Amino acid sequence: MNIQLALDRYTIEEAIEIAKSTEGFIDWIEVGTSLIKEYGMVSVEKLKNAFPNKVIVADIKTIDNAYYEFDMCFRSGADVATVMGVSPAATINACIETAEKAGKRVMVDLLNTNDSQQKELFHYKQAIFCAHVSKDEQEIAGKQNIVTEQIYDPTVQLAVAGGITLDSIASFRELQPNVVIIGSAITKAKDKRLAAKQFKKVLLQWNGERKHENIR
Ligand SMILES: O=C([C@H](O)CO)[C@H](O)[C@H](O)COP(=O)(O)O
Repeated sequence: MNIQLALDRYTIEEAIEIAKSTEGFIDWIEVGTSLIKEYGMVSVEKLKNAFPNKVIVADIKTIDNAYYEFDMCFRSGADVATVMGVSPAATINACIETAEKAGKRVMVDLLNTNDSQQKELFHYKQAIFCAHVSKDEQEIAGKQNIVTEQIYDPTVQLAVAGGITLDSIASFRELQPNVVIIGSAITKAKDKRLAAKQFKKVLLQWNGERKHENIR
């Protein structure tokens, strides 16, 4: 299980600084949507240059123009790029194709997808699926990340995201996702290094509890 540190609403320099202070306890680094929108691909390039050995996720949240956007992310050093699951099938296919050509990976954001859309999407076994509760749903509607039955498909590579804290992470214990995406609970913590260390401790304990290996 990997910790993906989500870096949002910072300057590139601040983002690098935060990632450096938590480096020993995080596995993947997400160049957040806000960084990409504010600074463009330079944010992806700079994060990859600063952390060449980490998996860099460009959270571009593509919904159209997939060949162009995914190619741009991968050329800038991203190892994984994100596409919205609500996109047309043509867009998802273009993302998968572009990633395969580049030897990179796709994360499909399941935000606002229904059960039947998820069922269709889960045919893409090479993709990672992110069960995501958005900032607005958290802040405006008070929604929390809830694990649905369907998400328990053991053949699916899974990530979880959206307001995950040291208190709420326990709800994912049984699910054992491949990637746990954490933003504010680390980036806004007084002691970011300690917060990252505490999350890592939980995931290491879960790894020890695994009874059998699956593709996750
Ligand atoms: O994807 C994200 C969100 O849509 C903002 O762009 C965040 O990376 C994700 O939600 C993790 O951040 P926290 O919710 O602060 O943990």
